[in-house]
Amino acid sequence: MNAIEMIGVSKSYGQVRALKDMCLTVPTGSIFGLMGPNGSGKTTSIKLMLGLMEPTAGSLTVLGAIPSGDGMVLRRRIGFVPEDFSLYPHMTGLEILEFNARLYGCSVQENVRRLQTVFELPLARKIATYSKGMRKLLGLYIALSTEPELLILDEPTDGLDPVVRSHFLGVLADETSRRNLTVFFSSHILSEVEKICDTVAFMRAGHTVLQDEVESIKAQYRVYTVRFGTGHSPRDVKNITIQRERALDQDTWDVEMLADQEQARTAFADAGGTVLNVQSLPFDEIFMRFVEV
Ligand SMILES: Nc1ncnc2c1ncn2[C@@H]1O[C@H](COP(=O)(O)OP(=O)(O)OP(=O)(O)O)[C@@H](O)[C@H]1O
Repeated sequence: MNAIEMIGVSKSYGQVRALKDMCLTVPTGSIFGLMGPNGSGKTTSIKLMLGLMEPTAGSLTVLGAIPSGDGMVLRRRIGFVPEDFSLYPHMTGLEILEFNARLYGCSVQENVRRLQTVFELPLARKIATYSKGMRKLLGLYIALSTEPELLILDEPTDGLDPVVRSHFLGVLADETSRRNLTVFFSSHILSEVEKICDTVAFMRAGHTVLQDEVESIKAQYRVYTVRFGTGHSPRDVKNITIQRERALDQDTWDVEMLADQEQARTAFADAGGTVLNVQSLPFDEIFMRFVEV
């Protein structure tokens, strides 16, 4: 069973169509990154997954249940770290832990030990004095302390400096590997997605334009420099989608595609082309190719 499945999901806010025929499959046990530019529909997707809103059309299941119908039961199985986490500013870190322990029946002592050693949080201080990074870490810890099956994070490292971001991601990766957990997070920070996710989806204008394993995308996306015979051009390439093409001179093109290299070479040969050079691209540039208009 997949942890999350969206099939043809649409969501409108009045006249604004935030999601349009969105499809997504999050495998159980994966660390999944949903990436897209501002306004592409990441937060809307998360709100639907949490059952905070209903889709206008399409089918959505989370941990095998329908969020808008089974919301209460489902939310106990999900840990959620919102984009903006500012909880009870006048309580100290320790008071929050005691509160959380009573709510979920977990051990305060174990919480204190882990938060001080692993998360490095000053528990005697009021939350109001915590930095953004500290509050995010506390949010992560609280979400994890309910022992969820699925952890959802909305742009978890937005606004954190690179050192704090790296600490946060390290803690997230360690905590994930200690548990049998699916992690789903939205981000527009490419480097972190590349670092910790095994699977990603790229979103543009309310729908997924690509979903695959990070390593597979990096291994398959290539820029081919191809010389075409007289009367031939990239237009003659069949069965493989060309992501971008650029004429270098009258008969030579740079052609970019996500494909098995052998299949690509065969497709070029069948189209009257000879591959002169093959180049890879950094992950952030590949992302741009899919989301830029
Ligand atoms: N409550 C709302 N009312 C009207 N339009 C909305 C509402 N919430 C979101 N939208 C619109 O829906 C679209 C998707 O927004 P959403 O917040 O899901 O995108 P996002 O990818 O999370 O963006 P960001 O990266 O900026 O957080 C945008 O065009 C946004 O303006």
